[in-house]
Parts: sequence; C-alpha cells; structure tokens
Amino acid sequence: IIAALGFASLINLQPVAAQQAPVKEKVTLLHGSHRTGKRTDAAMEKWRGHGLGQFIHWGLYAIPGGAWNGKQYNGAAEWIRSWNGIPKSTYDSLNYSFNPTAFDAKSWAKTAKQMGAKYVTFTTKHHDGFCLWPSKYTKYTVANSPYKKDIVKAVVDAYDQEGIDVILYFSVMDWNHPDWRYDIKSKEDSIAFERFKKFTRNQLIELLTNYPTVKGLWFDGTWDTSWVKQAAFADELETEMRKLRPGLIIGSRFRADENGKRHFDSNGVLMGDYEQGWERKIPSRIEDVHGNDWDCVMTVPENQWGYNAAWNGHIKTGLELIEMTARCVSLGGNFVLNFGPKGDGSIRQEELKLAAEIGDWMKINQQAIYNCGYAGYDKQDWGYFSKKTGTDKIYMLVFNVPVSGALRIKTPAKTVIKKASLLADATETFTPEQISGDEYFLHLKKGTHPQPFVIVLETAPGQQSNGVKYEKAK
Ligand SMILES: C[C@@H]1O/C(=N\OC(=O)Nc2ccccc2)[C@@H](O)[C@H](O)[C@@H]1O
Repeated sequence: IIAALGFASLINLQPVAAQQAPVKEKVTLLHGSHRTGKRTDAAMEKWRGHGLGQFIHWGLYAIPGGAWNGKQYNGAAEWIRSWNGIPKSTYDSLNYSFNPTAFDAKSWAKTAKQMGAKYVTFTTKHHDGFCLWPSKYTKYTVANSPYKKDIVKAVVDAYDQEGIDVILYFSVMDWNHPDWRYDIKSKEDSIAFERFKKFTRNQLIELLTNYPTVKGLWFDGTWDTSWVKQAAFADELETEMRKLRPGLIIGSRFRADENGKRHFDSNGVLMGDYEQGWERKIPSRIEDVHGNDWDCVMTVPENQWGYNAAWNGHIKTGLELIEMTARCVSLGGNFVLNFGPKGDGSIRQEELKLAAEIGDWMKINQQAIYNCGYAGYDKQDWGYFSKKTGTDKIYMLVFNVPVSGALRIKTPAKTVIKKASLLADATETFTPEQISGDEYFLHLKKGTHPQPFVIVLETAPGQQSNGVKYEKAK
C-alpha cells in the first residue's frame, strides 16, 4: 500500500479543474480599482471610438534636441537633463531661452485634423517640471520665459476649434521641485513630500479649472516609491478630480493600490478607465487586453518623444503606422502617434509628411477605424478585422494580399455574409466562395491594390451561412 501511495503521489491525480492556477483569494482593498469592466458612459464611449490620436511632447528639452556642446545623446531626448551632458543648473535655466517664435497651435491642430486624429494628448509638464501654462504654484513656467504666453490654452483652444478632443499629459515626477523625492526615507523627506503632494494637487485642480473642456489626464512619472506609497492620497485626489470634471478620463498609470500594485490592483482589476501600459508596444491577441479599454502610445523613431535633431535607427514609415493603427483598432484600442515639435515650435518635415500619408489613407478608409472595435473573427494573415460598434458591419483591413489573391474569412458561428464590397468603391463587390460551414474565400482581381485597402462585410448573424457558391471572376 505504501508503495502504491508512493507511486500515486508521483502522478497528479487531481481532476483537471484543480490543475488550473489556484484562484487567488480576493483581498479587501480600500484604494484598489473602484470599477470592474469598461465604463459605459457617453464620454468614455466617445474616447473608445476615437481610434487614432496624436501625442505631443514639447518643452524645454526641445531646445537642446538631444545634443549639447556638440555631443549627441542616444537616449530619449526629453530625458537629457538626467544625463551628465548638460549641468542641471544650465538645463534649469533654459526657460530664459524659451521663445518659440514658430509656435502656431492652429497649424498643429490643422495637421492633426488632416491626419485624422480625433484626440491629442499634450504635455503640460514633463519630468523636468517646466510648466507650459502660467501655474500659480511655481515660478518654473512659461510665464517666466521670453515667450510668456499660455501655451496650454493656445493648444486647447486650437484643437477644440478643430473638434479634436484634448487630454492633458502631466508628469507627477518633477525634477525641478525642491520637495520632489524618489523615496521617503526620513522625517525630512516626509515633510517635504507632504508639501509636494499639496503642490501636485494644486496644479491638477488648476489645470482642470483653467481648461474646463479637456476630456482627460494622461499621467506619467508615477513609478517611483515615493508616489507609489501615496495610495490613499492619490485615490482621494482621483475622486476629487472626477467630481470636479464628471466624465474625466484617467488611465491606469495614475495611482497604485495600498499594496503598491500599479495598472492592475492586488485583485488584478484595472486601475483607472483604460490600460496605459502599451507604450511603444501593441498587444498581439485580444486576450492580452483582458477586456479593458487601452491606448498604445507610439514614437516614430524607436524611442524619442521630445524633439531629437538626429533621429537614429529605424524611422517608422506611413504604411507601418497605418498598419499599427489598424491593429490597435482591431483589438479594441486607440493608437496615439507622437510628434515632437522643435524648440522654435515648428513641427519637423518628417512628421508632417507622415501625418499627410496617414491622413490620405484615413480619408478613404476612416469608416473602418472610427467607432470600431474588436470583431470577434479569427485573425487572418492578410490583415485585420474591425467591427462598427453597435452594428453587424465588419471591415477587413487588408495589408498583406496573399499570392493566391484569396482572402480567407472564418465567420463566428451562424453568421452569413450578405454583401462584400470595397469600402473605397461600393460598386466593386465580391462573391464569397464558401469553403466550409463558416469559412469563405474572397477572390481579389490580380494586382489591383497598391495601398492597404478595406472590404466591408454586411453580415446577418443568427442564420446558418447559405453556402453562396463562387462565381468565376468576371
Ligand atoms: C510617454 C513616455 O512615458 C514615459 N515613461 O513611460 C514609462 O515609464 N513607461 C513604462 C515604464 C515601465 C513599464 C512599462 C512602461 C516618459 O518617461 C517618457 O519620457 C514619455 O513621456
């Protein structure tokens, strides 16, 4: 018996169910997520439908543009203050050289409009602490620069004018503020950081009060221990901001729970309204987004947010960025492309060219992007599916035409394809060839699509496919 028991203990006799990862006991949290599942209010539905956004990183770091005293730095140029290239006091005095004579918020907003961006995320204050609005709570602002004027207001007004929603980027970490701490290790640190917390709250209430039309805040610089320890304070502040601005959209990067968990609380529930972890990376499968809203923020070079005069390495092409947009929308997220204006306020030619290329494609195919999300169709090699929210309209965003010219579709069970036509020209229709119960080929005419294109499927769920037979291409 002992031998048998011994043997038995070697193989896992547990029923399969017990072999799953043990379900973690839910822990009681005061400062974890206060909501499960997606927000369903109108403000969030609108954000969810944007599909394509613009990020703008602009500030004092655009003056050195990644170089100083003839030396080029390879890191992300907005971090130049943190390297030893520029004495910190020299960097901190750059506000006295900030006079962007080519700054024209209206032209920025027009570029965004032409690109097809539905929202912009704009840096009010990056890690260096320089405020692009005349904050009452610090001298380190645009008011104390030769330029003087309120840049945040100019941007908010110009983008509002173009009907593009504005979300304000705000870095909690503030290298300029004397009370900023990376961690709290002493009584003195604690006293200083209490002052810093008040300062941070004051600036955020100031931003939401000065610019009441903004739709959200994109927080950053919240990873250091000092802030991660402020679960209660940050939770209270988030509640206060939401009360001040009902409908305000705040992502998962703002605050940690009382166990220091960020983005997802100790029970694995998303903090905030959408996941902000997709920075310069895109989920590959729907399972990766855990049923949450999310945005992907992306740089044109490998990793440059603020202006860097010398773009090195791979510079993404318009086609790559269009495909990234399609991929994000097909997985229910938004794609937010970064622009880094120069120190004089002008946008570099490479970025203007990309905005135009993306915009040209969006003019023809925007129906497959705006107010679209995950379609629930099996991913195919030729590209991506998206679904118009609240309808049975399916889009096929085709980037990789197979040599066979046959686009495979596997519909969810009991779905019939009533019509298939080119989005750009509805008179170009396709007769699906059924290859099995719920699999079809759409046969393309040879060599007819030099650019990525979209096919619209009118579907009727609830009926078994009627097995439309393939007719020889005309
Ligand atoms: C959008 C970017 O956001 C940042 N940092 O993001 C992160 O720290 N991302 C991050 C960190 C840890 C894990 C995953 C993403 C900033 O430092 C950078 O200058 C830029 O503003």
